[in-house]
Amino acid sequence: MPSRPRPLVAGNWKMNGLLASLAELVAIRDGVAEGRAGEAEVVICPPATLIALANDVRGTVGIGGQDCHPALAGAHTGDLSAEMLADLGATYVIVGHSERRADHSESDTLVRAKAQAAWRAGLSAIVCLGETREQRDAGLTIELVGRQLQDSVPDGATTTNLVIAYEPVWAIGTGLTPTTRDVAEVHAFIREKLVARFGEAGAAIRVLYGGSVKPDNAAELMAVPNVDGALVGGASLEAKDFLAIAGVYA
Ligand SMILES: O=C[C@H](O)COP(=O)(O)O
Repeated sequence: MPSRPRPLVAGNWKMNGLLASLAELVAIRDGVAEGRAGEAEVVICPPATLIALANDVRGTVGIGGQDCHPALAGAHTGDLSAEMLADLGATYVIVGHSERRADHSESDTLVRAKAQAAWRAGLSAIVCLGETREQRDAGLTIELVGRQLQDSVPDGATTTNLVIAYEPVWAIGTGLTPTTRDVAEVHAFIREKLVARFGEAGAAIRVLYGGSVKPDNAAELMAVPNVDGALVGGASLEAKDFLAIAGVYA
């Protein structure tokens, strides 16, 4: 059996962050250098406007994009290719975040193409999955997550090119979280599917939990079996809170 994967704590700044926000990244970098994230790998996904500057000050903190277009280049006004993100120093890119799926009608097929683009550019894809409140209430969570996992993740996943983030849509930015039992159920299901599809790699591909992860609930959530870290939104905007979350692994 492969050893337990190195935990990953990733911050998604979403559409937040001006030049002055780089001070938070510098504080995160310094905290990580002091060992405050322990064994965890730490990544920040700032808005694309800050990636190049973030890369200049990141230290050992990895930098990721929040989305990419499937194509290498071309007439796609406003979009960014995975190669452009890599060119600026990113090593990760989030694809299929529920806000992209909702705001831009992104399908599993498109998310899969974006993950493939990430791999083409040498990036690791953080593929997001998760049910809405209505889907959970209707008992459709496992079915939905299974379909998203099957259809959004390309063949050929490895421990280095793929991270899964389970993010119940209703938990994002709401202060609500599923019970640890519910998190355990979904993560165990994702693990089972990853192993069935990718074999030994599937046992070690990291599966993050995301959705209202805060300093006061991080330890409980990160202790759930098959939870290999967190994808943090709001609480990643302040170094103090983000380091407190990553500090679970110290
Ligand atoms: O990508 C991050 C997630 O959407 C979680 O956001 P949140 O921590 O603000 O709930």
